[in-house]
Amino acid sequence: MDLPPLVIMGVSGTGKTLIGRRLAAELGAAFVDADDLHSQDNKSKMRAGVPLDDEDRWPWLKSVASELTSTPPPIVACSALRRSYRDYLRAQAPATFFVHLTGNREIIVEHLARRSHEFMSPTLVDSQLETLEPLTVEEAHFLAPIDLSPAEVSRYIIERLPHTT
Ligand SMILES: Nc1ncnc2c1ncn2[C@@H]1O[C@H](COP(=O)(O)OP(=O)(O)OP(=O)(O)O)[C@@H](O)[C@H]1O
Ligand SMILES: O=C(O)[C@H](O)[C@@H](O)[C@H](O)[C@H](O)CO
Repeated sequence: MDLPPLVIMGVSGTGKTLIGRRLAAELGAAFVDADDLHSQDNKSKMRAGVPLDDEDRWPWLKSVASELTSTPPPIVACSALRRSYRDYLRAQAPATFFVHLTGNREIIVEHLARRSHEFMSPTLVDSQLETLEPLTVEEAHFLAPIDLSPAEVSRYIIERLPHTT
């Protein structure tokens, strides 16, 4: 099936990496983790529990956009928290479709407590939730619940993905 460029988005701990990687394997698409595109300065900041600001995020979003324009279109795990960030990604890769992994704070905190991460501090969850701007009808998207097993989340998404063939 031919897919548009996909952004698996949401706050830290929602499962972007796990679910994005799984979807890519199931759909035969390339997977890009935006975590791998951060500068060392950004990583150090997050490791110290300091939220990134717009200035930190713009160069990173530029790298994310460049990945999104690859052929064939990849599946990209990226927080994409603010509308302005998503508008920029869509301006660069206009067919971009967003899947927003959504769940309550409790589940997210539980996920974060169970994992270890190269640089993301679990203390950043509240700043992530405050920064998040919900998707609007102008953005091609759907929400996917995370209170399911990883296999069920992937299935939920695959059943709803837009495709061109
Ligand atoms: N549906 C799920 N059920 C159970 N565990 C999950 C689920 N989704 C993710 N997890 C687990 O929660 C933790 C966080 O997932 P993951 O690293 O994929 O999140 P993320 O959104 O990429 O986070 P970050 O943005 O901080 O990198 C991992 O340990 C992952 O295995
Ligand atoms: O936008 C941001 O604040 C950051 O980029 C984070 O969201 C990280 O990329 C990621 O979620 C942690 O691994």
